[in-house]
Amino acid sequence: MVSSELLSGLLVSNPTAAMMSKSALLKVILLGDGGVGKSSLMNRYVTNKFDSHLFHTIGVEFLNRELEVDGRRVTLQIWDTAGQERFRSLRTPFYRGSDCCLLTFSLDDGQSFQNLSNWKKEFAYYADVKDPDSFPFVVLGNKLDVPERQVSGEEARKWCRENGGHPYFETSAKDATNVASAFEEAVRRILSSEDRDDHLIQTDTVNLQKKPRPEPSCC
Ligand SMILES: Nc1nc2c(ncn2[C@@H]2O[C@H](COP(=O)(O)OP(=O)(O)OP(=O)(O)O)[C@@H](O)[C@H]2O)c(=O)[nH]1
Ligand SMILES: [Mg+2]
Repeated sequence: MVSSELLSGLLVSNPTAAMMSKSALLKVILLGDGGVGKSSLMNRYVTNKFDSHLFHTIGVEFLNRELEVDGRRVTLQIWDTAGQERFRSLRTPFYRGSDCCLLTFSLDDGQSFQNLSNWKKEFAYYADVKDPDSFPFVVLGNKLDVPERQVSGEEARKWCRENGGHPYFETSAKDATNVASAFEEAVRRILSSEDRDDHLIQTDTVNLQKKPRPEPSCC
């Protein structure tokens, strides 16, 4: 009798017998003013942790998370950028190749909301996006848990409507409100846009249930 370990070893060493599955690698980038909570949103989504004394980001960082949306398994590569103006030249080279841009502001900071248009322009310029209004942007109003609100939901939705019909989420990285929904919507937006095949990569997943086709026996 063949042990399952041996069978697994045989299948792995014989990739033609194993069925390789495909997973989409999607690059999502978080942009917005310094302090609005971009790093906190990424950390909440990927590690389910929140730090109330997080340092400003310098340059860019990224984390991956696998998820399934509407039956499609994808690997989300989340790029977190430094929002402070002095780090502009460190972040902009990383915009190219993004599949979705999460424009983030803080609900308790009206200026960060006013700056959304600048972030959108900066992204479109450095990512070389020809038609920004048809690119998948998602807008996040973060720090929903803070009572001193400076931006109303109505105002934010109006901006989204008038600037390309972007989806809008009010989130709290602190108490995890709507964070997963926002990232899932980003994936939906990307998958519904056309021409996704260029983002398919081979993963190492091997389906051990599928039996290898028997070699034709020689007489
Ligand atoms: N109350 C509350 N505080 C938050 C929330 N998200 C982030 N913060 C806090 O706001 C501060 C700034 O958060 P960061 O995640 O570092 O902000 P950032 O957008 O990454 O800032 P830069 O890296 O400078 O661009 C930190 O002290 C966080 O703990 C939230 O949803 N609610
Ligand atoms: Mg940060």
